[in-house]
Amino acid sequence: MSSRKVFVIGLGLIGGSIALAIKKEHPNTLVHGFDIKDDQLKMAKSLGVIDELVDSIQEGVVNADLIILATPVTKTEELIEVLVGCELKPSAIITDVGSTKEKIVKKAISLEAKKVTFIGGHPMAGSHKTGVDAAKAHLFENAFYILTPSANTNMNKIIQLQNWLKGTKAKFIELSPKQHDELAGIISHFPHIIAASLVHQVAKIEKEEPLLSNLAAGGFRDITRIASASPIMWRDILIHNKETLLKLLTRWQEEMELVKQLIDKAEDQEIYDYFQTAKIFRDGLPTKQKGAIPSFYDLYVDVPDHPGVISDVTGILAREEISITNIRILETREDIMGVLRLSFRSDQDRDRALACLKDHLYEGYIGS
Ligand SMILES: NC(=O)c1ccc[n+]([C@@H]2O[C@H](COP(=O)([O-])OP(=O)(O)OC[C@H]3O[C@@H](n4cnc5c(N)ncnc54)[C@H](O)[C@@H]3O)[C@@H](O)[C@H]2O)c1
Ligand SMILES: O=C(O)C(=O)C[C@]1(C(=O)O)C=C[C@@H](O)C=C1
Repeated sequence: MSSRKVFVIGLGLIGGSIALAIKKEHPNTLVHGFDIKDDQLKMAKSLGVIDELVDSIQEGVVNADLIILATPVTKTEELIEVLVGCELKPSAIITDVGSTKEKIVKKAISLEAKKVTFIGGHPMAGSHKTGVDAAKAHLFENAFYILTPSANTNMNKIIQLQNWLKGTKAKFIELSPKQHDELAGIISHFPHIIAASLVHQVAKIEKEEPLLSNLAAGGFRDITRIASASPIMWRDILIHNKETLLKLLTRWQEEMELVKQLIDKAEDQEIYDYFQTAKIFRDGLPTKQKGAIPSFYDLYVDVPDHPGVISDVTGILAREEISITNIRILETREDIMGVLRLSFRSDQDRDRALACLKDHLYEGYIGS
């Protein structure tokens, strides 16, 4: 029996991660890839993310059972038009990974005449990083993976697509494209605008206060991490989800007006309540699943302020073969205990790290 073939268009963070997850779950499948950036394409091949690189979309689609569009969303629309002009296997499934769905699904109606199946998709996890070198097979583990089939989509095709994507270990849910764009607008797209706007505010004020960015500590860095994401990707998302985002901006302006009044009145109970209500909601978000708010499985460890302490902690964990995905020093003032924030891939790794650091007399605690 000949191997089945998957064709991935756009070999960046998401296309690369999906390709790796498919290769893991379906090792006999041949994964072909195409990217307009030659360096990404070649890197994808040398990292083993794809089996074969092709020079064109027309070449890649030949005999493909599954075609995955993993490009910025306005490019995905254009590529659907290109696919309309290609010879496709009639049983082929085409899907995308774009952060918006309405415009893409609408454009994909043009594929109907070709008797292929298009099912819109959006894995709800990612990173501010771009490029195939950041791709990971486990990027979507426990994340929600939204599919937006239409009422006419054959159920078997939805099951087949979920089976292709099984290696992502994501949880599939179905939404309409409209509902998807409204919800993703609230918990993903709009926060990216706020993060970028906070950075702009600091950048503008810094012109008069050059010390400012040196003072930018944990809080500012945490809330603006996502401002380091791809401007191409976010430009496209804002263009696609314009109506939702304009409505959210109006609501946000009303919210800021409320905050302005709270501060102006200096009513201590009301200000306390504002933060307390937000804290309760934020602390109650599910932490054991990945989603629009990723869980990092963080462990905080008190460490004395002396040289060699970080290598001691990392050495203990290395000997136990516990991998750290991130490490950050949160306090480094002279004469006081510092705090290390260690991030792990899973809660099991974090709990093992806590136990073995305790054996070495380090005090650790799990953040809320
Ligand atoms: N980054 C995230 O957190 C995240 C999460 C879920 C979904 N998405 C969606 O996934 C898609 C890809 O994002 P990413 O984070 O992988 O970005 P990325 O920049 O890492 O990768 C995109 C790739 O597409 C390629 N590309 C652009 N135009 C192309 C074209 N016409 N033909 C072939 N290749 C082309 C680029 O060269 C690049 O390598 C976007 O639609 C984004 O909205 C992103
Ligand atoms: O973790 C991040 O850096 C992300 O921004 C990932 C994130 C999000 O949560 O908003 C970004 C866009 C996607 O469409 C899905 C996930």
